[in-house]
This record gives sequence, structure tokens and C-alpha cells, in this order.
Amino acid sequence: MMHSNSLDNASTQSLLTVINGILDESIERKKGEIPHRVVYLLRKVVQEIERRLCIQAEHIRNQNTIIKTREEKYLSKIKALQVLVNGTNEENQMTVNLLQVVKEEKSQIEERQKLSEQNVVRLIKEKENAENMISSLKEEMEEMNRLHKQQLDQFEIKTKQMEEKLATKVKEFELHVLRSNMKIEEVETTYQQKSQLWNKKENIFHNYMNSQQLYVKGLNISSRSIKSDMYAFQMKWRDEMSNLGSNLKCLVDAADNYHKVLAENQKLFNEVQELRGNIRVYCRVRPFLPGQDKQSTTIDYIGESGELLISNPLKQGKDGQRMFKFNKVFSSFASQADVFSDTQPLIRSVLDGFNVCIFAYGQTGSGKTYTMSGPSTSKKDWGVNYRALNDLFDISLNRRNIFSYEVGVQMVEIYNEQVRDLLSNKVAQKRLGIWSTSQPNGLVLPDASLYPVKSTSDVLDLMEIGLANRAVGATALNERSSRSHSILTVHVRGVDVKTGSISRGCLHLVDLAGSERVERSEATGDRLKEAQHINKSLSALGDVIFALAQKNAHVPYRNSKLTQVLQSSLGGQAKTLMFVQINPDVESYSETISTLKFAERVSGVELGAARSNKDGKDIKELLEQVSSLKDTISRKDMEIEQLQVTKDKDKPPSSAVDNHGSIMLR
Ligand SMILES: Nc1ncnc2c1ncn2[C@@H]1O[C@H](COP(=O)(O)OP(=O)(O)OP(=O)(O)O)[C@@H](O)[C@H]1O
Repeated sequence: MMHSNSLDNASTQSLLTVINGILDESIERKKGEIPHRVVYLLRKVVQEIERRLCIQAEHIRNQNTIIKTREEKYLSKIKALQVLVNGTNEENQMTVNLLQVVKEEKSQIEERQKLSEQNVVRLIKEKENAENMISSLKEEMEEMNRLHKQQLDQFEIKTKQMEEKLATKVKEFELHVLRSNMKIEEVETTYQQKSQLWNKKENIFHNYMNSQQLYVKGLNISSRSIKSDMYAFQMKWRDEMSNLGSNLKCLVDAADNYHKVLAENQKLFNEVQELRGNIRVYCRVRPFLPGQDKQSTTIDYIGESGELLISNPLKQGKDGQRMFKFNKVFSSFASQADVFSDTQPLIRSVLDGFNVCIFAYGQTGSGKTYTMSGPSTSKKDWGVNYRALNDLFDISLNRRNIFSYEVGVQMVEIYNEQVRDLLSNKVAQKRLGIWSTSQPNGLVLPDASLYPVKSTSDVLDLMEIGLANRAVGATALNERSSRSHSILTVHVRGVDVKTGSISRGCLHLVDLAGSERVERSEATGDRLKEAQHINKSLSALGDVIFALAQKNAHVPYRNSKLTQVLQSSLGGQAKTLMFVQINPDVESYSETISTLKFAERVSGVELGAARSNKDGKDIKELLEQVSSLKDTISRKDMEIEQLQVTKDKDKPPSSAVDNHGSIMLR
């Protein structure tokens, strides 16, 4: 057994020697090529293997020594036992047992030997592994050498390239330096030129500065003069401000007086109207119609002051002539606008709270509808109705800051002494009741449709409906002659924006039925009845006016529906205007004379002073207005004083105000 162990050790030793030899040889051969680290590692591996082999060899040697000692001990024991075998059988048996123990021990030793052998085999394997590792390391080394060489080759190529590039760069740099030198030379030349130029400019600048200094000195002098001018201007401004203050005060006073003036204006205006008389008669002559003989006219002369001379072509001399005098006579050439211009002031009165009645009187076909409504709804042709309402809206718009107006319209006709609502769309109408004294809202016909209107176009629409509803029929005198009185009533309610006082005005625009005498219209039956009613109501109208003229205690308003409806506008509180329409033709002479006689009597009537329907609290309200206006004046005075103080504060610091209010320069 010892022999085999020593053999293994020897082979391990020899192998190690071989490895070392190979290493030494490769190191020798590749000196300078193998990295020191690999060599170092290889040596470390070999040393480790040697160390382990030594330990194993030492271990095996110890085992061999122990086994040897034990073998000797057992051999001596066997000898002693053999001695003893020779002794007794018991001893033999013991010896056999001992031998058995020895055998067991021997088998143990053999097992251990086996283990040692296994260890040797393992070590041999490890050695093989080490060899494999060494060979792989060698391969790696070779690969690394190869790579190293490749890198070296690449480095060499790169180095060559870099050297070439460097050479080119050096050449370029040299060229650049050459150019730079040239540029420097150029710049130096330019610099010299420029510095010469700058020197010149410096000289110019110095000269300019000198002139500027002189200019600034001049400016200083003019600035001082401007300052003094400014102070003078400030003084002037101050005076103007104080003037402005006083003007402002005047304006405030004027504003204060505005309401008073307006009220006075209204008062004066109405006084003028009163002086003219509260019933006015304007006569209008209709032009000849196409086809009529223009030579045979009854109109001889129309004077500027309302004179009208009518002549009877059948009677010669003074007997055949009759002079009438009215407030105004419009010839057949007068336009719709001319006719309305003298009516206009009455419309203002309605807005001031007066009742006004404008009616057209005349025989059939004399132009009543033409004057009141106009031949068409185009603005040029508008009659008194449209123009009056248009004016009413215009004036109310102008006064919107002082009064707020509400306007409502009713339209009725009186036919055969029955009042019909012309704005109602009901076919069967109930009879409309008439209030002898108008209701608080000013309505005499409370059941008739009342439409609020805001513009002339609203009125136009309503009147179109009304005219379409008006009863018309044929007569021997005029095909379109109306045999009913049409009454358009405009109710105006004005509220004083500031005081809240209310005024109510009412405007009646009446297109009367034809005034011709019954026998002349050749009417019979129904037509006769209609004519009689018409005559009755017109004569009732005359009676009322004459009763008022004579200041009778009893005024017969109730004799006809017409006078009942117009009652509020025919009394002493109202203003009345009558258009007397006449035909110029000779055939109409007697009708013309009777019409003009009626009108003449009417125009001689004085209805007395008209009265406005204003609230009784007016005086109190006016006093309130006066006190509020006084407040406004004192407020404005304070504002003016404050303005004065602010203005004084804003004065420049370099000036002061002396005791007399003038500005002194410091
Ligand atoms: N100033 C005028 N200029 C031109 N044409 C007029 C003028 N006045 C009336 N006419 C014409 O005379 C004719 C009769 O006028 P209008 O119908 O107004 O009369 P009227 O008095 O209203 O008659 P009626 O009593 O039948 O209602 C109409 O054709 C009208 O166009």
C-alpha cells in the first residue's frame, strides 16, 4: 500500500513539474507578450495544486506510518496470541475474536486506503481540470495577442491618417495665418483712414457742440420768455375760469328758469289763442273739378285778412255781391300743408290739457273729407287729421323729458241719430251710450273702442279701418257723399315727470255730413230721412253755438247726438275751429251763401276763456319746484367754489398770488 501512495505522489510531482516546465517554457518563449497577471494567476494555481498535493502526500505518509505501527503492534499481538493459542482453547477462542477484530480493523484500513486512492483520482481530475484551464487560458492568451496585434495595426493606420490630417491642418493653418496677416495689414490701413475720418468728424462735432451750446443758450432765453407768457396765460385762464363760473351760474339760473319759462310760454301761448277767440272759422274754397266750367265762379275776391267776396253771376251790381269775413280764407290753390299751418297751434293746446274741436262744415262734395283726411295716405296729401296726430307725437317727443304722454284714439260716426263705433269689428253693434258729463278718464263715449297709439302709422292704420267702416251711399249730388258725421277723438293724458301732476286734453276731429238743404238734394224715402237727421243735427250744432254766444243759462246740447258727443269741446273751456268748405261753381251759389251765413254767425261767437284741465295741486307743486330749483342753485354755487379752490391749489410753485389776486413771478 505504501508503495502505491508514493507512486501517486511521484506522478503528481512529475505532472506538476511538467506544468511548471510548460509554463516556464511558454513564459520564456512569449516573454513580453503574455500579460503578467495571467502568469501570476497560473503560478498561483500551480502553487495551490502543489500545496494540496503536499498535504495529501503528508496525510498519506501519516496514514502509512499509523498503519505500519498498528501492523507491527498486531503482529506482536499475533505472536503473543500464537503463544497463547498454543496455550488453551479459550485463549484460542479469544485469539480468534481478536483476529476477527484485527480483520475488521484491517478492512477499515483497506477502506481508508480506498478513500486515499479516491482522493488521488480526484486530485488527478483536478489536475486535468487545471490543465484544461491552462489550455483555455493559453487560447485566451493567444486570442488576446491576436486582438492586441490587430489593435496595434489599427492604431498604426489611424496614427498614419492622423499624421496626414495634421499635416493638412498645419498647411491650412499656415495659409490662414498668411491671410490673417494680410487682413491685419488691410485693417491697419482702414483703421488709419478711419481714424483720420474720425478726427475730422471730431472737429465737426466740436464745432456742432459749440453751435448747440449757443442754441441752448438761445433756448434758455426763449424758455424764460415762454414761462412769462405761460404765467400771463395762466392769469388769463384764471379770469376765464371765473367767467366760466359766473356763466355756469347763469346757465344754472337759466335751467332753473326753464320750467318757469316753459309754463309762462304755455300760458302766453294760450292767452294768444284766447285773444284770437276760442272759436275760429277758416273758409276753404274747393278748386274746380276736372270737367267743370272754370269761368263761372262765385268767388270774386279773397282778402289777406279773411275777407271773401261772393258774387251771384245772375244778379248785377251790389245786390249780387256779398262780403264775408272769417279768421282766414284759403283759396283753391292752398295746399294741405298751408291749411294745416294755421291749425297747428291748437294741437299744442291739446298737449297742454285743453279740449279742442276741429270740424269741417259744408255742402256735399265741397271738400270736407279732403281737408280732414286728405285724398290719399301719402304724406303730401295728408289732411288735418293725420297732420294733427303727427304733430302731437312730435311735440310729445320733444317734451319727453318734462311730460310723459299717453295717446288713445276713438272713432265713431253719427248716422240717423245713432252713434256707431267705427273701430269695432263687431257687425251687430249695440247702441253706444253718451255721458252728458265726461267720465274721470275724459271719455264721453266710454263704450266705444279706445286704442292706444304710439305713432302716426298706428293712427293711419286705425283710420283706414274707420273710413272703411263709414256708411257711404249714392245721392243725386255726390256718389261718394257721406251722410254721416264722422268723429275721430284723440285723448291725451300727460304726466309731469317731475311733479306727477296730470293733464288731460281731448281733440275732436269731425267730418260733418253734407249741409245741403233737403229740397236741393232731391232725396225721398230713406235718403230724405237721412237728410232730415243731418239737417237736424247741424241746426242743433248752430243752436248750441248761439246759446253759448248769448251766454244763455241753458245750452241745448241734448238736441242732437252730435252736440252731446262734442259737448266737452264746445263749452267755455274748449277751443273750436270750423273749416267752412265751399264750392266755387255757380250752381252751388245759394248753398254757398247759406253755408257762409251759418259760418259767419258762428265766427262772431265768443265762447269765453278756455281753461286747461290741470290738477288743482299745481300751485303747491310749482312752489315745490321753486324750492328744489333754489336747492340746485345753492348746490351749483358750492361746486363753483370748490372748483375755484381746486384751481388755486393747482397753481405752479414758482408763482404766488398777491392779495389782489394777481400772479407775481418770483
Ligand atoms: N282742395 C281740393 N283740391 C283738390 N280736389 C279737391 C279739394 N277739395 C275737394 N276736392 C275733391 O272734391 C271731391 C269732393 O271732395 P270730398 O269728398 O272731400 O267732399 P266732402 O265735402 O267730403 O263730400 P261728402 O259730404 O260727400 O263727404 C273729391 O274728389 C275731392 O278729391
